[in-house]
Amino acid sequence: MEKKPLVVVNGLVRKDAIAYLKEHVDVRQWTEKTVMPRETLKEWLVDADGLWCVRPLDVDGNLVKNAPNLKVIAQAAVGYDNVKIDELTAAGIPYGNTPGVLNETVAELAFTLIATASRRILENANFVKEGRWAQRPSNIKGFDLSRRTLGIIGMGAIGVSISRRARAFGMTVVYHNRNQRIDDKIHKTTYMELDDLLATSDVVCVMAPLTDETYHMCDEAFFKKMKNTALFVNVGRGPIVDTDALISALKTGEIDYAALDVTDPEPLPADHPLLDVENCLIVPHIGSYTDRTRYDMSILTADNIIAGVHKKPLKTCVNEEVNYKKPEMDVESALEELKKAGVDLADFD
Ligand SMILES: NC(=O)c1ccc[n+]([C@@H]2O[C@H](COP(=O)([O-])OP(=O)(O)OC[C@H]3O[C@@H](n4cnc5c(N)ncnc54)[C@H](O)[C@@H]3O)[C@@H](O)[C@H]2O)c1
Ligand SMILES: O=C(O)[C@H](O)CO
Repeated sequence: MEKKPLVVVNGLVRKDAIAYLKEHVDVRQWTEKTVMPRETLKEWLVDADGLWCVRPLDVDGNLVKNAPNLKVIAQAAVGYDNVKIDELTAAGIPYGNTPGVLNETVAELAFTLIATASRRILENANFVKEGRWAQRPSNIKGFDLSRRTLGIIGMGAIGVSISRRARAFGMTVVYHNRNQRIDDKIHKTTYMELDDLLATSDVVCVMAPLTDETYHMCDEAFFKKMKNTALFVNVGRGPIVDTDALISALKTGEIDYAALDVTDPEPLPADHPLLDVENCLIVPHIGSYTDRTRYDMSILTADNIIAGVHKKPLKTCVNEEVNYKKPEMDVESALEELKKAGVDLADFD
């Protein structure tokens, strides 16, 4: 029997996706609850054809340098700030992420944070739960979203999905990106320079990737440029924000409130000063965390790996320049394929 390709998985992944993967390849998985030691992973990779990468893991040229058969690396996430793409490209290894399948789910979470924070749902619900309904202080007032401005920093696939929700709530949407988009008319959005966005927005939502350029983009000066009444939301990545600067801005009233899905570090230790800040709502990186979407992300990751180990094109590849190409077809075979697909060539001139 022909030997199946070997795929290493360096941590826990949902069981249905592993079962699906095992229909196509052999799997060697680290199933301990501890993080797999990097040196052990490097030893496992010596024989591997593919790697399903599970965070925390820094993926770089050094990790794969003794992995002569490695043909693909993939991760169930759209963000790839833990991966040195250039070094994988230099090693000729395509890297697959999971764009698209999570857009609506992450946008739902981002907008849930905005709506929850704007009406101080958490604080109000706590008074009721603690039997102190009548003692609720009058200063825990919410604010309307309608007729307010949402500023999105990082207006990509998820940003656009957030903007649709905001417009349905009657908000005006402005955004800042590396470049102005060409579809502003369709999305009814307006491009702004960063400083103008910060001065204009009642809600600022970060949805950018973590890069050298965005690391600590939200620093002391950034928060000073925001309105004192503004809400700050981060669903992008924790280190885009200088956490000390955020804590200070919240405590001094430079900004009114923050709602975070991502933090720096993750997870936050129990004694982290951010947890003592009253006007800050934090959830534990659950942006894409619904059963259906995590399933879709895992199956897309498995499909990328199955394709890669067979040197077939990954469906979603970050470094397309080293993605596998579809084999070129001669005219005869192409006509045969069309016939099989039921295309009647007589319909064409
Ligand atoms: N919290 C979560 O669970 C969660 C889920 C999905 C994605 N994310 C994060 O969100 C990011 C965006 O995801 P996406 O699918 O929308 O990606 P995307 O590539 O479609 O969009 C990213 C956008 O950010 C813009 N951008 C890049 N650098 C910028 C900069 N310096 N200033 C302003 N804009 C900049 C890009 O131009 C692009 O339009 C991911 O990289 C990931 O880090 C988080
Ligand atoms: O980047 C992503 O897809 C999310 O943060 C999930 O990890």
